[in-house]
Amino acid sequence: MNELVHKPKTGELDTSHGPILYLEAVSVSFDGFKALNNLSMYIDAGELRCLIGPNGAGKTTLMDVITGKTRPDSGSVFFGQTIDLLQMDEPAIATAGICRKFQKPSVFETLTVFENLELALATNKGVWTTLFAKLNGTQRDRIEQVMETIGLTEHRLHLAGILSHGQKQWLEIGMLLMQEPKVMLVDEPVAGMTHQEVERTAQLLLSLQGERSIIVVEHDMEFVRSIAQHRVTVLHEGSVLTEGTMDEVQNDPRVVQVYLGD
Ligand SMILES: Nc1ncnc2c1ncn2[C@@H]1O[C@H](COP(=O)(O)OP(=O)(O)OP(=O)(O)O)[C@@H](O)[C@H]1O
Repeated sequence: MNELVHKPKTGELDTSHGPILYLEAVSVSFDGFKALNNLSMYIDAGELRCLIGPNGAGKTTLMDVITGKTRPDSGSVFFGQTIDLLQMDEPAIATAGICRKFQKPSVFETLTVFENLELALATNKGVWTTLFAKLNGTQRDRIEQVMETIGLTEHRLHLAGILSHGQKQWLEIGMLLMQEPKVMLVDEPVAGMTHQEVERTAQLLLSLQGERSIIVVEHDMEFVRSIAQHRVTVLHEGSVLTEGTMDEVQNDPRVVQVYLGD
């Protein structure tokens, strides 16, 4: 897209024009190497977007820019119409409602499923204070609802350490959901999962779209096909190579070329 459509002004999260994330002309260099090169991309409110691209295409750097871990050299990054993410640090961006799930699960293995979700309640109290504090009805309902969503209700009293790899990943997604994010960035969620777990993860992510936006970075094309109902973005050499439905991008000769050249 050549014409930049975003007209920023300061204020609350405003998605009235459709997008919840605006990345415009973003460039990031590492020692002169452009990891992101004049990249523009828009994510709609409620959209589930898959981000694919060969190794080194810039997918991780893009996630790092959105979450405030990496500062671009140039460009703009807005959350809704008005919130300038480049003026915010990582904790402020997380508090504003953009959260990230890294590839490896990082649950508390010696705590139960329920306790892990309890800890993830937005709180700045310490671990023990949180666990011993009495939950109110709303918080309890929220935990129950999230356990149901991630399919771990019957494992509520099991220690996270004994869960399967897939269940740990779902629990961590549940921990993010406890914070009621507006945007979730999910990095290679199905790596190392069984076929059944991959299918369950697809259903889970599909069930989460709408209420929130989700960006999934994934190399497993079968999985991407199973969740890509709208647009897939293909990154290559730090820029958007193309966007479209899974069929459109898979039949694009430029996409075939960059993957074959990988
Ligand atoms: N901190 C850094 N210092 C130097 N170069 C970096 C740094 N981070 C990333 N790069 C380089 O920037 C390019 C883009 O990397 P990035 O990790 O964003 O790609 P990716 O699409 O996530 O790749 P993969 O699919 O392999 O994870 C790569 O060439 C990488 O080597």
